[in-house]
Amino acid sequence: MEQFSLKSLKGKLIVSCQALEDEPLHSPHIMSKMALAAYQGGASGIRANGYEDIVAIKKEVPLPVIGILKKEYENYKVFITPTLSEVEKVVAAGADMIAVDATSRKRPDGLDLETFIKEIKLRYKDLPVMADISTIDEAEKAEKLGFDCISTTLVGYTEETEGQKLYSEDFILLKEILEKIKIPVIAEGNVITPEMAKRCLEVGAYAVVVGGAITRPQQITERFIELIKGS
Ligand SMILES: CC(=O)N[C@H](C=O)[C@@H](O)[C@H](O)[C@H](O)COP(=O)(O)O
Repeated sequence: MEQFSLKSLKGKLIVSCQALEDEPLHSPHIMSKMALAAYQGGASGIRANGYEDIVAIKKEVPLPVIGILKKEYENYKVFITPTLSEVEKVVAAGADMIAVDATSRKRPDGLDLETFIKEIKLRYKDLPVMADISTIDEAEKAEKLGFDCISTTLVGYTEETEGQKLYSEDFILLKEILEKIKIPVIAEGNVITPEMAKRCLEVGAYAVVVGGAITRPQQITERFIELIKGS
Protein backbone atom coordinates (compact mmCIF):
# COMPACT_ATOMS: atom_id res chain seq x y z
CA MET A 1 0.00 0.00 0.00
CA GLU A 2 1.25 3.47 -0.80
CA GLN A 3 2.29 5.91 1.95
CA PHE A 4 -0.72 6.98 4.02
CA SER A 5 -1.95 10.55 3.75
CA LEU A 6 -4.61 12.02 6.00
CA LYS A 7 -6.09 13.57 2.85
CA SER A 8 -7.34 10.14 1.78
CA LEU A 9 -9.84 10.33 4.66
CA LYS A 10 -11.32 13.73 3.84
CA GLY A 11 -15.12 13.57 3.71
CA LYS A 12 -14.99 9.84 4.33
CA LEU A 13 -16.29 7.19 6.70
CA ILE A 14 -13.89 5.40 9.03
CA VAL A 15 -15.26 2.29 10.72
CA SER A 16 -14.07 1.42 14.18
CA CYS A 17 -13.75 -2.35 14.54
CA GLN A 18 -13.27 -3.08 18.20
CA ALA A 19 -14.34 -5.79 20.60
CA LEU A 20 -12.75 -5.83 24.03
CA GLU A 21 -12.01 -8.98 26.04
CA ASP A 22 -15.42 -8.96 27.68
CA GLU A 23 -17.29 -8.60 24.39
CA PRO A 24 -18.68 -11.51 22.36
CA LEU A 25 -16.80 -10.73 19.15
CA HIS A 26 -13.39 -10.36 20.82
CA SER A 27 -11.02 -11.99 18.32
CA PRO A 28 -8.49 -10.67 15.79
CA HIS A 29 -9.99 -12.96 13.14
CA ILE A 30 -13.51 -11.64 13.70
CA MET A 31 -12.30 -8.03 13.76
CA SER A 32 -10.43 -8.57 10.50
CA LYS A 33 -13.66 -9.84 8.91
CA MET A 34 -15.55 -6.86 10.36
CA ALA A 35 -12.97 -4.65 8.67
CA LEU A 36 -13.41 -6.58 5.42
CA ALA A 37 -17.18 -6.07 5.61
CA ALA A 38 -16.64 -2.35 6.27
CA TYR A 39 -14.26 -2.19 3.31
CA GLN A 40 -16.75 -3.93 1.04
CA GLY A 41 -19.39 -1.50 2.25
CA GLY A 42 -17.26 1.45 1.22
CA ALA A 43 -15.36 2.52 4.35
CA SER A 44 -12.17 4.48 3.70
CA GLY A 45 -10.37 3.70 6.94
CA ILE A 46 -10.49 1.47 9.99
CA ARG A 47 -9.91 2.28 13.64
CA ALA A 48 -8.68 -0.71 15.62
CA ASN A 49 -7.51 -1.63 19.09
CA GLY A 50 -4.53 -3.76 20.06
CA TYR A 51 -1.53 -5.35 18.38
CA GLU A 52 -3.20 -8.58 17.24
CA ASP A 53 -6.31 -6.91 15.83
CA ILE A 54 -4.27 -4.32 13.91
CA VAL A 55 -1.99 -6.98 12.40
CA ALA A 56 -4.98 -9.13 11.36
CA ILE A 57 -6.85 -6.15 9.87
CA LYS A 58 -3.80 -4.90 7.95
CA LYS A 59 -3.55 -8.37 6.36
CA GLU A 60 -7.21 -8.44 5.43
CA VAL A 61 -7.92 -4.99 3.98
CA PRO A 62 -6.02 -2.43 1.89
CA LEU A 63 -7.24 0.45 4.07
CA PRO A 64 -5.38 2.80 6.39
CA VAL A 65 -5.67 1.78 10.03
CA ILE A 66 -5.84 4.20 12.92
CA GLY A 67 -4.36 2.15 15.73
CA ILE A 68 -4.92 2.44 19.44
CA LEU A 69 -4.14 0.24 22.41
CA LYS A 70 -6.58 0.41 25.27
CA LYS A 71 -4.92 -0.30 28.59
CA GLU A 72 -6.14 0.42 32.08
CA TYR A 73 -3.66 1.40 34.76
CA GLU A 74 -4.69 1.33 38.38
CA ASN A 75 -5.64 4.77 39.70
CA TYR A 76 -5.59 6.41 36.26
CA LYS A 77 -8.52 7.23 34.02
CA VAL A 78 -6.52 7.58 30.78
CA PHE A 79 -6.88 4.34 28.81
CA ILE A 80 -6.49 5.00 25.06
CA THR A 81 -2.82 4.45 24.18
CA PRO A 82 -1.84 5.95 27.54
CA THR A 83 1.97 5.57 27.47
CA LEU A 84 4.90 5.22 25.08
CA SER A 85 4.91 1.49 25.69
CA GLU A 86 1.46 1.15 24.06
CA VAL A 87 2.46 3.58 21.29
CA GLU A 88 5.39 1.31 20.48
CA LYS A 89 3.13 -1.76 20.15
CA VAL A 90 0.61 0.04 17.92
CA VAL A 91 3.40 1.23 15.64
CA ALA A 92 4.98 -2.24 15.55
CA ALA A 93 1.61 -3.67 14.49
CA GLY A 94 1.73 -1.52 11.37
CA ALA A 95 -0.82 1.22 12.13
CA ASP A 96 -0.82 4.04 9.59
CA MET A 97 -1.80 6.59 12.20
CA ILE A 98 -2.02 6.30 15.95
CA ALA A 99 -4.57 7.83 18.29
CA VAL A 100 -3.76 8.67 21.89
CA ASP A 101 -5.61 10.16 24.85
CA ALA A 102 -5.03 13.91 24.70
CA THR A 103 -7.23 14.92 27.61
CA SER A 104 -5.84 16.97 30.46
CA ARG A 105 -5.96 14.01 32.83
CA LYS A 106 -2.87 12.58 34.54
CA ARG A 107 -1.02 9.91 32.58
CA PRO A 108 0.26 6.72 34.24
CA ASP A 109 3.89 7.31 33.20
CA GLY A 110 3.83 10.82 34.69
CA LEU A 111 4.55 12.47 31.32
CA ASP A 112 2.64 15.61 30.53
CA LEU A 113 0.95 15.77 27.12
CA GLU A 114 3.62 18.05 25.69
CA THR A 115 6.46 15.67 26.55
CA PHE A 116 4.40 12.68 25.42
CA ILE A 117 3.72 14.01 21.91
CA LYS A 118 7.28 15.37 21.58
CA GLU A 119 8.65 11.95 22.38
CA ILE A 120 6.28 10.24 19.91
CA LYS A 121 7.29 12.67 17.15
CA LEU A 122 10.96 12.18 17.96
CA ARG A 123 10.70 8.41 17.73
CA TYR A 124 8.28 8.16 14.78
CA LYS A 125 8.92 11.23 12.67
CA ASP A 126 6.46 10.60 9.84
CA LEU A 127 3.69 8.98 11.81
CA PRO A 128 0.47 11.02 12.00
CA VAL A 129 -0.92 11.25 15.51
CA MET A 130 -4.58 11.79 16.34
CA ALA A 131 -5.56 13.51 19.60
CA ASP A 132 -8.57 11.93 21.29
CA ILE A 133 -10.16 14.79 23.21
CA SER A 134 -13.31 15.61 25.18
CA THR A 135 -13.37 19.44 25.37
CA ILE A 136 -12.57 22.51 23.28
CA ASP A 137 -9.65 23.40 25.58
CA GLU A 138 -8.13 19.98 25.03
CA ALA A 139 -8.57 20.35 21.26
CA GLU A 140 -6.84 23.74 21.30
CA LYS A 141 -3.98 22.42 23.39
CA ALA A 142 -3.51 19.40 21.12
CA GLU A 143 -3.38 21.62 18.05
CA LYS A 144 -0.78 23.84 19.70
CA LEU A 145 1.33 20.85 20.67
CA GLY A 146 1.60 19.59 17.10
CA PHE A 147 -0.91 16.75 16.84
CA ASP A 148 -1.91 16.07 13.23
CA CYS A 149 -5.64 15.85 13.82
CA ILE A 150 -8.26 15.90 16.55
CA SER A 151 -10.94 13.34 17.24
CA THR A 152 -13.94 13.90 19.51
CA THR A 153 -13.68 10.32 20.80
CA LEU A 154 -13.83 11.16 24.49
CA VAL A 155 -16.77 13.57 24.56
CA GLY A 156 -19.03 12.20 27.29
CA TYR A 157 -16.37 9.86 28.63
CA THR A 158 -14.51 12.24 30.98
CA GLU A 159 -15.70 13.67 34.31
CA GLU A 160 -15.96 17.11 32.77
CA THR A 161 -18.18 15.94 29.91
CA GLU A 162 -20.23 13.30 31.71
CA GLY A 163 -23.71 12.92 30.27
CA GLN A 164 -22.81 14.73 27.08
CA LYS A 165 -23.24 13.10 23.69
CA LEU A 166 -21.43 14.33 20.61
CA TYR A 167 -24.78 14.81 18.88
CA SER A 168 -26.18 16.95 21.75
CA GLU A 169 -27.87 20.11 20.44
CA ASP A 170 -27.16 19.30 16.82
CA PHE A 171 -23.44 18.68 17.40
CA ILE A 172 -22.89 21.99 19.15
CA LEU A 173 -19.53 21.01 20.65
CA LEU A 174 -18.27 19.77 17.29
CA LYS A 175 -19.26 23.09 15.70
CA GLU A 176 -17.52 25.05 18.47
CA ILE A 177 -14.35 23.00 18.09
CA LEU A 178 -14.45 23.47 14.32
CA GLU A 179 -14.63 27.25 14.77
CA LYS A 180 -11.41 27.24 16.79
CA ILE A 181 -9.30 24.53 15.24
CA LYS A 182 -7.43 24.58 11.93
CA ILE A 183 -6.11 21.04 11.79
CA PRO A 184 -8.56 18.31 10.70
CA VAL A 185 -11.27 17.55 13.27
CA ILE A 186 -12.75 14.09 13.02
CA ALA A 187 -16.19 13.38 14.47
CA GLU A 188 -16.22 10.27 16.61
CA GLY A 189 -18.35 8.85 19.38
CA ASN A 190 -22.05 8.02 19.45
CA VAL A 191 -22.58 8.65 15.77
CA ILE A 192 -25.27 6.01 15.43
CA THR A 193 -27.18 6.73 12.24
CA PRO A 194 -26.22 7.51 8.63
CA GLU A 195 -28.04 10.85 9.07
CA MET A 196 -25.81 11.76 12.00
CA ALA A 197 -22.68 10.84 10.06
CA LYS A 198 -23.83 13.01 7.18
CA ARG A 199 -24.57 15.88 9.56
CA CYS A 200 -21.04 15.69 11.04
CA LEU A 201 -19.57 16.17 7.58
CA GLU A 202 -22.10 18.91 6.73
CA VAL A 203 -21.07 20.97 9.75
CA GLY A 204 -17.43 20.64 8.74
CA ALA A 205 -15.91 17.53 10.27
CA TYR A 206 -12.99 16.29 8.19
CA ALA A 207 -14.15 12.70 8.45
CA VAL A 208 -16.41 10.63 10.63
CA VAL A 209 -15.72 7.52 12.69
CA VAL A 210 -18.56 5.10 13.38
CA GLY A 211 -17.99 2.16 15.69
CA GLY A 212 -20.69 0.42 17.68
CA ALA A 213 -23.53 1.25 15.32
CA ILE A 214 -21.79 -0.86 12.68
CA THR A 215 -19.55 -3.31 14.53
CA ARG A 216 -21.10 -3.97 17.95
CA PRO A 217 -24.18 -6.18 17.39
CA GLN A 218 -25.01 -6.17 21.10
CA GLN A 219 -25.43 -2.36 20.93
CA ILE A 220 -27.49 -2.59 17.76
CA THR A 221 -29.75 -5.23 19.34
CA GLU A 222 -30.19 -3.11 22.47
CA ARG A 223 -31.37 -0.22 20.34
CA PHE A 224 -34.07 -2.39 18.76
CA ILE A 225 -35.10 -3.77 22.16
CA GLU A 226 -35.26 -0.31 23.70
CA LEU A 227 -37.64 0.83 21.02
CA ILE A 228 -39.95 -2.18 20.88
CA LYS A 229 -40.22 -2.88 24.61
CA GLY A 230 -43.50 -1.70 25.95
CA SER A 231 -45.10 -1.90 22.53
C1 LIG B 1 -14.78 6.03 24.57
C2 LIG B 1 -14.09 4.89 23.87
O1 LIG B 1 -13.58 4.01 24.50
N1 LIG B 1 -14.04 4.94 22.52
C3 LIG B 1 -13.37 3.93 21.77
C4 LIG B 1 -12.26 4.50 21.03
O2 LIG B 1 -11.58 3.97 20.25
C5 LIG B 1 -14.25 2.98 21.00
O3 LIG B 1 -14.75 2.06 21.95
C6 LIG B 1 -15.44 3.54 20.20
O4 LIG B 1 -16.12 2.45 19.63
C7 LIG B 1 -15.05 4.50 19.09
O5 LIG B 1 -14.58 5.68 19.65
C8 LIG B 1 -16.22 4.85 18.15
O6 LIG B 1 -17.30 5.32 18.88
P1 LIG B 1 -18.75 4.65 18.75
O7 LIG B 1 -18.60 3.18 19.01
O8 LIG B 1 -19.59 5.34 19.78
O9 LIG B 1 -19.22 4.93 17.35
